[in-house]
Amino acid sequence: MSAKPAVLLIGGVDPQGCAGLTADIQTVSHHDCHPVPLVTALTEQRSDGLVNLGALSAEAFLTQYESCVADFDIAAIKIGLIPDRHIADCIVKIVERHQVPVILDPVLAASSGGLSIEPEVSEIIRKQLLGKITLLTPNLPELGRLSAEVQPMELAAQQLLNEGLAACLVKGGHAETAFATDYFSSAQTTFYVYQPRLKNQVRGTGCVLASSIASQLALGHDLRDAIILAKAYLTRGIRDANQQGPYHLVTHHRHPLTISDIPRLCYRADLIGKHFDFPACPKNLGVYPVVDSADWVERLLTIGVKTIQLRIKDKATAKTRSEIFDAVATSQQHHEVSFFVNDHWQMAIEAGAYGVHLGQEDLHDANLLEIEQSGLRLGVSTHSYWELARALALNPSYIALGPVYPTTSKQMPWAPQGIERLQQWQSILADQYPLVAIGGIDVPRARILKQTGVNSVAMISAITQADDYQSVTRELVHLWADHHL
Ligand SMILES: Cc1ncc(COP(=O)(O)OP(=O)(O)O)c(N)n1
Ligand SMILES: Cc1nc(C(=O)O)sc1CCOP(=O)(O)O
Ligand SMILES: [Mg+2]
Repeated sequence: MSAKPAVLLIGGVDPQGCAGLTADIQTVSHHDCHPVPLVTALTEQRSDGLVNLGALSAEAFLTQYESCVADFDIAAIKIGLIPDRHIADCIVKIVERHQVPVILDPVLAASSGGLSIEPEVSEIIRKQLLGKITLLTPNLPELGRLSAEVQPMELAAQQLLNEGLAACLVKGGHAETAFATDYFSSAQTTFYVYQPRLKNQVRGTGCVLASSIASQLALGHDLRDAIILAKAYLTRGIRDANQQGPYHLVTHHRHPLTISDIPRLCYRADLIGKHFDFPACPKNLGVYPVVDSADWVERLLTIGVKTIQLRIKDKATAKTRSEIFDAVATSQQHHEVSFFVNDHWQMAIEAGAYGVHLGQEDLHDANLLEIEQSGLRLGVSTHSYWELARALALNPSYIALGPVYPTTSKQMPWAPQGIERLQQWQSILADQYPLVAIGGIDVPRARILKQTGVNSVAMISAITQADDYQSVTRELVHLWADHHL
C-alpha cells in the first residue's frame, strides 16, 4: 500500500474535542491522508464562550514544527487559528519553506463570537501570508476584517486578489436565500456553489471544509474539484450530524458521493437556486454518433441509428444554418429519432431540433432560459466534479462524461477518465439522468462499456473514419439494440 499523503494541520486545540485540530485530524484521516498536527494554541473554551486563546510561544511552536516535518514530506498545509503576531510570523516562515498547496481558514471572527484576535494578526495575514497561499476560506465577517469592510463580498474578494491572493472561497454568502451559498473567486474564474440550507447549527464546519479541501489537494485533485468534493463531504457530515453534549458535530464518513451531496455551481448570482426544467429524453440513448454534416445524419439514420448529433465546427454561418435545417428535416422523416445540435443553440431552436448539446464553455454564452422555454432537450458535457456540479444545476436531459478513452478527434486538457470514473458517474446519477460516454469509443470498447450499464456511447471516428461505416454502425446498433427502450 502506498504511503498516505501527509497534511500539516496548523491550528488550535479545542479542549472539548469539537472544533480546531480535533476536527481537522478527523477530517484528514477520513480522506485517507495522514494528519500532522502543529499546535498554535491550547485554547480554553466551553459552550458559553472562549476565555483564553492560550497561544504557544514562538520558540515552542517552531521546535514542535521541526518534529512535525522531520520524518514526513508534507503534501498540503491547512492553517486555522493564529492566536498572535508571533505565531503569525512563524507561520509565514513555515509556508515559505513548503512548495505545496496551502489553505488558510482565518479564525478572526468565530460565528459564536467571544473571540478577539489582535489586529496585528490580520495585518500579517494580509501583508505577508495572502500572497503565499493557495486558497483563503473566510466567512463574511472575516472577509470584512481582511478587506477593510469592502462591500459586496464579490468586490471584497476581488480586492484581496488584487493584493496578491490566488483564490478565495467566501463561506455563507447570500445568507438571506434559502440556499447556503459560497462564492469562489480567482484570477481565472468566479462562481457560486450552493445547496439547500440545512437547519442544523453544527460546530467546526469551517475546520472540516478547509481540512477536506487540503486533503483533496494533497490527493492530487485540482482546486475546483477539491472544493466541490469538500462541500459534498461537509454536506453529508452536517446532514448526519451527531449530538455530543450541547453541540451538533459533523459526522465523518467514507460513503460514496451521492447526487444530493454535490453542491450546484453557477456563474451568476441571479441563477442561484434557479430550477431548470429541460424535457426528458429516452433514458437509454444507445449508440450516439457525432457527425459533421447533414449527409452523415441521413446515412446513419437510414441504417437505424436513433440518437445523433450534428457537430459543425469551422463552417460559414450560412452553411452551418442550412446543414442544421437539412438535418432537422431528415431527422423528422425518421421514427423516434433524438437529434441534437452541438453548440449552435439558436439555430437549433429556429430549426426545431430535438435538442442541443453544450459544453461548459458553450454554457457561458448560451441563453439557458431561452433554450428551456423553447422546449429543446439539453445535453451537457462534463469532465470533472466541478463541471458535474455545473451540469446538475441545470437539471439537463442527459449528462455526458468524457473522454473515457484517449481520443484523436479533439484536443482537450483532460486525461482519459477510465471506466472506474464512468462507473462513479453512473452511481452518482443513478436513475436521475441518462449518462452518455464519449471519447475513443470503438466497437470493442462499446462492448466493454455496455457491461457497465452506461446508457449511451457517443463516437466520432469509429464511424466516420471507418473503412466500412455501414457495417461498423450496424454492429454498434445491434450490440446496443436491447438498450434502446
Ligand atoms: C455526447 C457528447 N458529449 C460531449 C461532447 C463534447 O461537447 P463540447 O464539450 O461542447 O465540445 P465540442 O463538441 O463542442 O467540441 C459532445 N459534442 N457530445
Ligand atoms: C467531441 C468530443 N468531446 C469529448 C469530451 O470528452 O467531451 S471527446 C470528443 C471526441 C470524440 O471523438 P472520438 O469518438 O473520435 O474519440
Ligand atoms: Mg461545444
